[in-house]
Amino acid sequence: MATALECTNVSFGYDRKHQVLDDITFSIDQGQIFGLLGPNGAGKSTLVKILLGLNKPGGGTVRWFGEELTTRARRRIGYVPQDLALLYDLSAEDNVRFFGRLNGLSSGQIKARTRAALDFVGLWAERKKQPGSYSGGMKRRLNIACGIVHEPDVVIMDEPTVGVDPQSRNRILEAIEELRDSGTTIIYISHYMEEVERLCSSLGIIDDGTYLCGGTLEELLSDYAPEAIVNLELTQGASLHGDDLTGLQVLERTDRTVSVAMPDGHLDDMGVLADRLDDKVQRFTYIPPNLEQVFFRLTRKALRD
Ligand SMILES: Nc1ncnc2c1ncn2[C@@H]1O[C@H](COP(=O)(O)OP(=O)(O)OP(=O)(O)O)[C@@H](O)[C@H]1O
Repeated sequence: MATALECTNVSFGYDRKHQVLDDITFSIDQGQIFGLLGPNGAGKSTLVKILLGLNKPGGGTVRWFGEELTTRARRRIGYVPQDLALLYDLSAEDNVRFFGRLNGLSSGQIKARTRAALDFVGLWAERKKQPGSYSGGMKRRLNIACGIVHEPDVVIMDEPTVGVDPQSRNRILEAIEELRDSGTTIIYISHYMEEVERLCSSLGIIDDGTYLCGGTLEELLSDYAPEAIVNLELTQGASLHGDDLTGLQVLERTDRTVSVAMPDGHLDDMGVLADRLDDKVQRFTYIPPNLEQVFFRLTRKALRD
């Protein structure tokens, strides 16, 4: 499969003292949805600015479709920012036209492309309204229309479903799948595990400016979350003794908590464990082998905080 993006040994600091990105290397195949995950402050937005050519990396290279980031290459990229980039004095239609012109569409192309983009997000009938009169979900959809009006080969979407109701969220996710089906490559940044699991065929996780790992969801699950975990939170003043944990694979232990592995098919063991430790444990938490657990094991942080 042809490569859309090659990001090689990219580093960056806003000042000399603090390195925000450290030697980031990954690549993305064309036509897939790649999920970029990381806790708050990990460096995702900074990396996106570099991928868009808005920040110059201190070291390393970014190549889109095998080329350096020239103006021509940049016009193959669409960007849907997390903070809505809309002009509230203009109608929805004029917003889309504006971004189309900004991204190099000619006056001959603009009419049809604007119509196509507004149709795509289901806002053509509402095109004469200003975005201030739109619901949160409609604003998000207009933001997407502005980012894709020039029919880019790749679209970077930063949290495109934040703050929208479930129905609008589903419409947005369906639109993203439709874009992917038409051959567009998508870089998808989100803190919503279920969205990433639904959409993304491969993922990269960054924390503290470092690219921790990447791969398909199946690869990450088998490498970093091969089994469920049960977290035991001890009752105040209680302590566990040797026999209490017999037969269990302890993953991590502190004064007040113990994490044990719960391999596939051993869910019944949870009941046995609960009976055995009933007076010593105030809370049992079951964490299935999912992306949330991969993320937690790698970063020690929750995906959404
Ligand atoms: N303009 C800036 N000047 C100085 N430091 C910055 C600037 N923008 C971001 N940073 C710092 O760079 C680090 C990475 O921030 P960045 O916004 O890239 O993270 P993020 O992963 O996008 O976080 P979030 O999920 O909260 O959006 C943080 O420590 C942040 O404080």
